[in-house]
Amino acid sequence: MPVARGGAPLSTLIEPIARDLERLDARAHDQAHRAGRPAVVSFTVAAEPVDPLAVFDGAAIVAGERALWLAPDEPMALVALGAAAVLTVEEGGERGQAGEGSGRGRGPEGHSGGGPRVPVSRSDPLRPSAGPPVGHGRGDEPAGPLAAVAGALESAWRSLCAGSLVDAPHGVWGTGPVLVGGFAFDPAVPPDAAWVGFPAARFVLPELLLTRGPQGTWLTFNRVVLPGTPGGRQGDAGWTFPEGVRLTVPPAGRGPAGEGGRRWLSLLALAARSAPGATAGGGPRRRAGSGGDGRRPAAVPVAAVARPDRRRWTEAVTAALEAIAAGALAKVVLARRLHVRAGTAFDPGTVLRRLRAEYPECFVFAVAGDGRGPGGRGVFLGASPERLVRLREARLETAALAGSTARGASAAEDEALARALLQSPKERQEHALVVRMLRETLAPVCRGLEIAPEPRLLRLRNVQHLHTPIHGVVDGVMLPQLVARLHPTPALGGWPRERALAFIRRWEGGSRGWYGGAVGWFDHRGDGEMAVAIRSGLLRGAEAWLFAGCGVVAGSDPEREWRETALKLQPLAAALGVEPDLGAEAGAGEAAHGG
Ligand SMILES: C=C(O[C@H]1C=CC=C(C(=O)O)[C@@H]1O)C(=O)O
Repeated sequence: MPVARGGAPLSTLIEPIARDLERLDARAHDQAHRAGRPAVVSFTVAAEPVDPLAVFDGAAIVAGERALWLAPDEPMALVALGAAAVLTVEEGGERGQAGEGSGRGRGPEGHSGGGPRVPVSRSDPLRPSAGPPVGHGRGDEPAGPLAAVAGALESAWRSLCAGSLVDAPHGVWGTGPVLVGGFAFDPAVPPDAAWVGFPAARFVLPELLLTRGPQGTWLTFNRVVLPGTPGGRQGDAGWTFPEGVRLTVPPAGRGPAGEGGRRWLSLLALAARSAPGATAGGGPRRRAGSGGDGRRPAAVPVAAVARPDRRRWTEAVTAALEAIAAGALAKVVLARRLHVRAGTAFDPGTVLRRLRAEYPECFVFAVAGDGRGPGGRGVFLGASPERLVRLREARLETAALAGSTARGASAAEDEALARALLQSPKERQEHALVVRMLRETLAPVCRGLEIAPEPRLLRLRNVQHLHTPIHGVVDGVMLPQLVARLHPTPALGGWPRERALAFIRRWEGGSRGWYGGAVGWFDHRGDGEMAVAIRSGLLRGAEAWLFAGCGVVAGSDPEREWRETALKLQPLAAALGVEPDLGAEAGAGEAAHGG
């Protein structure tokens, strides 16, 4: 495998890269015209190390289109800058119509944002008495809510990559044509105004992708050429795949190639100077307890509104317990959100630095929306401990993560809490349902499925979870197909899946948007990694929406579950520097704010 430690200084790359981009652009134009369909151009070079977070920060000035991915298990970081192209699946069914009526319009770059819609599955309203009793998984659960969306996306990506010119080192994880983005939790639920710009699926092929990993630092330059579109045309150009997936090519992504390359290389050179020798994976790790930027975040006074409020939460958990007692459900994960308004705009870069410093075991991610919506381009970010799926050269990795307790103030208390978690029948059942679903879902497509016989502990700074790693081998499958199969696991939806989703739609009120969906990346071979987008929130200027949920099973108690969600809201609240009373917000003024 190639290793690019200490690759070329960025300043020396600018001219050769600009020349290569122009040469490849010319070839891609030929190819696109001959084939009558879009062509991807992608080439990768080794570069000197640069701090991914400094680059992510700097990108805000150059272009709003940016994303960050910091993986926990190896020093792997991706920063996606600009958009060579964007693949969008707008919502289908009722969600799409609601979107049109909720203020969606022409964005600043003149695109309608509409596009064809992919139908999504939507179940009947929950009827507790309908269907067989739960508890006997038959492995024939209907397709998950992302099946149509992920299927369409994968098929469009395959067809786009079929016309690609790729010059990337073989075997370097996260280089070459890589899409970065995410999926909504449930495309059947109409999105709230806050989620405008975050459709059912949105993935960006960055103009420039920075990859840092054990094999060094790499820069991948991407272009998409459409047949019959000369470079330099004003406004977005588009292409619609037969599956209903929209490909948008912004002017910057297809303009004179040298210009795009120079723009980003200057930014990287600046970032390299501002943070020399920074570690891979998001910059230097600071002492635990610091803000990650060397300071403890100062608490900002905020107006906080919880939704559902405490009374409605208790009603929802009680209804869930009744459905469980009636045999209609075995488990449902209920979530709540906290809407905070600060005096000044939140800075995503600072928040991410803090999350990385405090939660090194987590996937730290940030994905910008499409630029529409209130308060400018939203950024969805978080620090998730939960891998949905990773696929690398046919090897699949996933994990069951469910069952939670707090960390103790002393080592003895911590151990006592951990023991109680491992021995709690309720927590073990909550966890076992996730393991069972993953086994049943993967067994038909996976060889050599290995599932740890007993859960272990995954300890984060503020919370500890039950965790069961799962491995196997799958052939001929791309990552989106696996997302469609696995999402949502009973760690975010429930069991049986369709009934749990119907319960969530009916009781939660409001849309989860991308919370609990899947965020991450995948390449032209279909390899990549997605995290379950929990411990996350949406930032728009001085407003933020924070989300957290918890599994309800027989034996759950509304009050304890409320406190558990408070624990799960805490990491992002602290990183934002806000200190609402997470356990006690009463929801006053909810109607006035619209939460
Ligand atoms: C739904 C969330 O967490 C899930 C993941 C780990 C443990 C969970 C639990 O113990 O309830 C949840 O299933 C969340 O953090 O919003």
